[in-house]
Order: sequence, then structure tokens, then C-alpha cells
Amino acid sequence: MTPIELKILDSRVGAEFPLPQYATPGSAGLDLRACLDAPLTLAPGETQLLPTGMAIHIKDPALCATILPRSGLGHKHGIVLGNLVGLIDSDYQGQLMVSCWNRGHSTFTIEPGERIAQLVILPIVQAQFTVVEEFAQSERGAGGFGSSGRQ
Ligand SMILES: O=c1ccn([C@H]2C[C@H](O)[C@@H](COP(=O)(O)OP(=O)(O)OP(=O)(O)O)O2)c(=O)[nH]1
Ligand SMILES: [Mg+2]
Repeated sequence: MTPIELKILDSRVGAEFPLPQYATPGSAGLDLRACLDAPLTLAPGETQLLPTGMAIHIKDPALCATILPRSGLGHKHGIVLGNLVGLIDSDYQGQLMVSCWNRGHSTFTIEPGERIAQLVILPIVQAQFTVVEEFAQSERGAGGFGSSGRQ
């Protein structure tokens, strides 16, 4: 386990709303909860930025966090992320925010404390680019975007 600092910005976090935790020993993600004062209704097509009531400071530039949708909410109810994937930089110290997008056809109500997305901590490699005139030829070369066909 990698220690990461977490600041509670809303006193309900860690009390009525549990802190993010790995649900099982093999979990990759920690569920994030909507730190709302009242239920929030998302109409079809609507996007709202929801607070989580907490901040993390990852510190280590060799790590980042991503915010991903929960599969049940996304698949069954069309509740995904307005930014598709959220990327949390290692030097970000502000509140973790979740952009919730109702891409479905029905209104969906998010309750205070409801688990709306998941946080996944990942390793990062920062690159330093070396500008060259030519690349050593690879097997693929510039082929892409379906160049290998469909079957
Ligand atoms: O779903 C998200 C995505 C980002 N962030 C925070 C953490 C991240 O480190 C910061 C900046 O995110 P990003 O670089 O993706 O956004 P930007 O539009 O490029 O903003 P900036 O100009 O602040 O970098 O916003 C969130 O809280 N939730
Ligand atoms: Mg940015």
C-alpha cells in the first residue's frame, strides 16, 4: 500500500460518508461519494460537477490518480463522466471533483453520499522528448487507424 495524504474538506466525510476504501483485497478502485446537501437530479444530457468533500495530494510525480465511471451506473443508468476520464495530477491539492454526465434517456437522482465514480491510482512515466529527423523503421511504421483490417 502506498501512503497518500487526504484532507477532509467536509466534516461528513469519514463520518456519515465513509472514506474511500478498497472494497475487496483485489480492488483496483476506491469509490468516490457525492458530497451533496440534497439529492441532485440530472436530466438526460445534463452534466454537473459534484464535490467529493475531500482533497488528496499524491506528491510523487511517478503516480497519478484517474477518476473512472462505475460500470453499473454507466451501463444501467447512463451515468458516466462529463470528461470521460478524470486525471488527477500528483501536485493537485484542490477538492476532488467528479463531472457527472447523464448520457441516458431518463432522469437520474444522485443521493448525498452516493458512490458516483471510482478513483484508481496509477504509475506514471514522464517523458523527455529527443527531436530526431528520422525514426529507425519499425514493423508497423505509420500504419494505424484500422490498417490491419477487421478480422
Ligand atoms: O475529473 C477531474 C479532473 C480533474 N480534476 C482536477 C485534478 C487535476 O489535477 C486538475 C486539472 O485537471 P486537467 O489538467 O485534466 O484539467 P485542465 O482543464 O487541463 O485544467 P488545468 O488548466 O487546471 O490543468 O483538476 C478533478 O478534480 N476531477
Ligand atoms: Mg491540465
